[in-house]
Amino acid sequence: MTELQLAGVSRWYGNVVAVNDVTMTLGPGVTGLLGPNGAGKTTLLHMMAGFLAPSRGAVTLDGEPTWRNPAVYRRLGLVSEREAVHSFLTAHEFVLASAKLHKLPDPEAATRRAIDLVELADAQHRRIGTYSKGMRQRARVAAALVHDPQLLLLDEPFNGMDPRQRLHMMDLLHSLGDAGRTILFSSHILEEVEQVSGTVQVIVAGRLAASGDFRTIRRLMTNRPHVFVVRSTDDRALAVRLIGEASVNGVELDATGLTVRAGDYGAFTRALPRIALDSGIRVRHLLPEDESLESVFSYLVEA
Ligand SMILES: Nc1ncnc2c1ncn2[C@@H]1O[C@H](COP(=O)(O)OP(=O)(O)OP(=O)(O)O)[C@@H](O)[C@H]1O
Repeated sequence: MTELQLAGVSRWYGNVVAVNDVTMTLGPGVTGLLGPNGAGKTTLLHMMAGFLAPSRGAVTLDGEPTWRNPAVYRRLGLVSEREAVHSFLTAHEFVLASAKLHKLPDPEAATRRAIDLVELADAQHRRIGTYSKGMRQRARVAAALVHDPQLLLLDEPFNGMDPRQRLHMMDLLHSLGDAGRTILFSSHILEEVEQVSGTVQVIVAGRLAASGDFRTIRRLMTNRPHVFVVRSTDDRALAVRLIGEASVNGVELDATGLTVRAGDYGAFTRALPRIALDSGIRVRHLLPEDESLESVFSYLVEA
């Protein structure tokens, strides 16, 4: 069984601390690495892949350090975020080049196997320049898989894909994970991680903010207090009614309207129309104030 371990891993660039004291263990199956832009996901993946030295701590694959360790490189594959331009090559040529770089005993057979795995056999002799974004990404996954690694790391593999391509890539990651490989993919989109992976590592500002079962973490995220901005035909009267409501934690009244802090999103959004109707008040404006992904993440960090 392949296990990737990070023990107290940090990485800084001058004064910037990109990754701060991260400890985690990854085993077989698909894990999502979730975090807002700039959280340190790419830095973390590059250290995992042995392309970047940790400033402190150690990354090991089954006990072997990944940094500058060719024996370990043979056991892992990385699909980086930047899309290299190989448009003049066919997928077959591109994957074959990767097989030869790995000095595989039968590069042709390995290429065939990898291309079949990502379901690109029909298009393999067409130039990559003629591919859709999703097909190009699959060609890159095939190149990273050609040496049959147990660990596959993917940096934002769904970026720029349309929903159909996304679904296809998700299926591919699932089947690789089900076959016993250890798959880690990064994303800044909550729903993406939810669809692919039951296990998630959340990274915020270089630190591991949460780790484990997606549903538990999701609950933590959605049960946080929600802030709404409300405007109505009679804000003061509405404020009086709202403060008596169990789902409401606080109400602020100012010249522009009401700011309502609700503990339970669903209960509040159901209660508001009922209260307004009962009191003959018309709600003109209702807007959740604080729903950016960053605010969800920062709540997790503070929690
Ligand atoms: N080579 C570098 N030199 C200086 N600072 C860097 C370097 N690489 C990354 N950083 C900084 O480290 C932090 C983490 O960057 P990183 O690219 O790892 O984050 P990320 O989560 O992958 O974000 P994104 O999805 O936007 O690429 C950022 O503040 C970034 O500016």
